[in-house]
Amino acid sequence: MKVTVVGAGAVGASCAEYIAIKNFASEVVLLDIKDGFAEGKAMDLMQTASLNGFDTKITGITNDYSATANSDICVITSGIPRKPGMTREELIGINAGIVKAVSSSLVQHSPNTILIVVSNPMDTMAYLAAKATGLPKHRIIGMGGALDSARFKYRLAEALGAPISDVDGMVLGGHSDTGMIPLTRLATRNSVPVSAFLSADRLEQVKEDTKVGGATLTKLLGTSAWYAPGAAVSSLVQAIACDQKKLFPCSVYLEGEYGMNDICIGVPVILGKNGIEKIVEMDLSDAEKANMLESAEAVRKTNGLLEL
Ligand SMILES: NC(=O)c1ccc[n+]([C@@H]2O[C@H](COP(=O)([O-])OP(=O)(O)OC[C@H]3O[C@@H](n4cnc5c(N)ncnc54)[C@H](O)[C@@H]3O)[C@@H](O)[C@H]2O)c1
Ligand SMILES: O=C(O)C[C@H](O)C(=O)O
Repeated sequence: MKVTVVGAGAVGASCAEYIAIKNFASEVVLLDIKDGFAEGKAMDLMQTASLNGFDTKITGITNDYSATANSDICVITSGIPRKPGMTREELIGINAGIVKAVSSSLVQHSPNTILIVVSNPMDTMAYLAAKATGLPKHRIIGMGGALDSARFKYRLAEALGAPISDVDGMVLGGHSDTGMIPLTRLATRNSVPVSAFLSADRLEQVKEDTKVGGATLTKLLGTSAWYAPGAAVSSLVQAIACDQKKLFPCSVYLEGEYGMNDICIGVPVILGKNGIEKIVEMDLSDAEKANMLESAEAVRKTNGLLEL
């Protein structure tokens, strides 16, 4: 199993590290445009192999896509992160050009690859990668919902005073400060609805804290987060590489599902060796459906800025 990660920055390196530590891939290629940077990150990570007990071989390369040839899975993390006070959407001017060029180069060298898009604004970048590469829809996956759901579970556990392993919950919709839809109605603590423990006001607070999860970390760190994003990407990569058939919310190209067309947005999917094996259609409440449409409208507005 060969995995390429483009962008050896904070998220790319974290993702490579988690993939290696989980020890399911034979090879990870890190590629970056900055001279020597990916090589340095790969060497540093390889020097943790005997300490962390993994056999995955990590190599680094400066902008030479021949080294990525025949990758089973490619992850795109290249592009700029936001600074405090910015939205993810403001990154489109620089990141669209990067994602378009990178996705085309990757697919040129690995025509059968499954592409995971991480760069922001992620739903629009996944849509752009789908259009730029022409890959079938089951092989283009935007990562956002897996991270947002992890943050939702963190906030739920905090409010409940419960261990995170007790908590289940999911976030649908666009990966943006206003577009995320944490499904509080369906969240549970060991099968008991969380509303049995938390007031409507407290649940509303959990929802709001989840939606601004990325912005909160960006304010604290001065740049956006990387540990949970890297871990989330590695979980998607593992689900595909190990054919786990796990369910994650991912940003995927819709053709009629959830009543939407020609958009990438977060919905539940089953991930296995073929990439997206199924888009799962949930029975949403009227309010959740309205939230999805509103979220999609915002993603479409950002998509409208693309030069396709
Ligand atoms: N989808 C998500 O949930 C999620 C989570 C976290 C971060 N992100 C996004 O991921 C992106 C990366 O974030 P980061 O914190 O790792 O940033 P970073 O600046 O640490 O790393 C980005 C790397 O991309 C490289 N790069 C730039 N242009 C390139 C190109 N054309 N080819 C190859 N490499 C190139 C840079 O040299 C840099 O090393 C940002 O857009 C950020 O917003 C998304
Ligand atoms: O918040 C960001 O800009 C980065 C990422 O999308 C995140 O949610 O951590």
